[in-house]
Amino acid sequence: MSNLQAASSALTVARATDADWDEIFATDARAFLMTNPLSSAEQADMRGKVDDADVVLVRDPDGLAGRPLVGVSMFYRMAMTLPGGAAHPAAGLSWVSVAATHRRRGILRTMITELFDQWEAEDQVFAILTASEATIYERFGFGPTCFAQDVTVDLGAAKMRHRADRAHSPVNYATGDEVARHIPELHARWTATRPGALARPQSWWDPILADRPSQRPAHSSGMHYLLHPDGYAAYRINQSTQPTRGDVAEVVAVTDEAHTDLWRVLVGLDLMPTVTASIPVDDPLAVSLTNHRAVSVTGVRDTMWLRILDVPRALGSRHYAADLDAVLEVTDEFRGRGGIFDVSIRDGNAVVAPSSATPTVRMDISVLGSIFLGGTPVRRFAAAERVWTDSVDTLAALDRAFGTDRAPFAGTFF
Ligand SMILES: CC(=O)SCCNC(=O)CCNC(=O)[C@H](O)C(C)(C)COP(=O)(O)OP(=O)(O)OC[C@H]1O[C@@H](n2cnc3c(N)ncnc32)[C@H](O)[C@@H]1OP(=O)(O)O
Repeated sequence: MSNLQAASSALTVARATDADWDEIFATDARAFLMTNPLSSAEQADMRGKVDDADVVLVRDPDGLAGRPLVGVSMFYRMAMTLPGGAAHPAAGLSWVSVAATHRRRGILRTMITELFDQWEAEDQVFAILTASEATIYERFGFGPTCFAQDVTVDLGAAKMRHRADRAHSPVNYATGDEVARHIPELHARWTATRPGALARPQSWWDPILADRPSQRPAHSSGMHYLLHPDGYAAYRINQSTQPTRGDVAEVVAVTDEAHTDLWRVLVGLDLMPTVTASIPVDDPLAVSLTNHRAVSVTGVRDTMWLRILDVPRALGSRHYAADLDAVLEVTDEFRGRGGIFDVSIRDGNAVVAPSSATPTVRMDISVLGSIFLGGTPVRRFAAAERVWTDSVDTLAALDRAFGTDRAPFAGTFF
């Protein structure tokens, strides 16, 4: 246990124990505006995904009765696909909350500092999160790295282009047994195809497959699964609107054929005018249809933020699209983990070493997080004056090297 420096009273910081969890659930339920407490099954689901030693708690010894819990943060030990297809460990920061009575006193900053100390001691290379608000995490070096587009598909207008060779698609509704047997394995195959994709261990699948009514959106059915040899789709019927709507939870397609075949079934759903979905920004759905206007994009959201914890190891871990020679200066106000690095990329692989040369490229570590998976072109940050290069040729080379064939997509909220 250590004293919390930044706050006015003698708050304490500690790691969770068994005895803390009732209060953790109550504190988080309040902070995240839940209307009902988590059931014991949902509490077990959550605890099955995190180690107590990875949960940071802040208590106020000056509470009227006892030492109330006023801050909670935790991280999951996750794996994220990098450009090139390899999965890499990442610390997934989550369930960050500070009691409304104790906000803006530095408790979040203290908890994050404590977790960064741990991650750096463990030699972690990446931290990731899904952000409740866009203005909180850049100061800690995180940048938005994965995006999703929310779409509404007008089923009256949507028709897949005819494929005479695939008149009978190999898609079926999956039984409960088939879901448990095939869906996790298909998802694992899919993660290798997308930068940013997050792996789901069994402890993540158990609650998903349990599909507890208390975890469903209001007025929504249980999950229907469509199974293809190379993918699956999951959707619910949503009766919170009239007329009834279909909500596609995910379309996980390992091949282009699976994407087409699964969407052919989804756009053929009868007795409702629309389905909604949240899909990659480069998803081919619109151009798969005879009428591309049947797909309306209703929003684009950041779905995952990335913080590089170790610049040379991070740069050395992904595959690149083009050669590059640059002297990269990275600034990191929060942790001082930046510096100047010689970056030489040949045949997709980077060799990175500390350098004393004059930089040819300069950016903040949060921008490096944003461009790292290829989701936002380097050029866009240069145009916003958030990447500096010594020449247009350096910028063009950087842009080519960091680009990816497929837009990153996390696929899992945490
Ligand atoms: C990964 C996740 O879990 S995302 C979920 C985040 N949690 C929530 O949204 C739940 C509701 N909100 C809260 O619990 C709190 O308001 C928190 C966790 C967002 C902030 O906690 P606090 O202890 O008040 O933050 P703290 O005082 O440490 O502020 C740290 C910095 O972030 C800034 N900050 C804090 N909250 C916000 C905000 N909502 N918007 C913009 N900036 C913010 C502060 O100004 C401060 O800046 P500075 O240190 O550069 O001067």
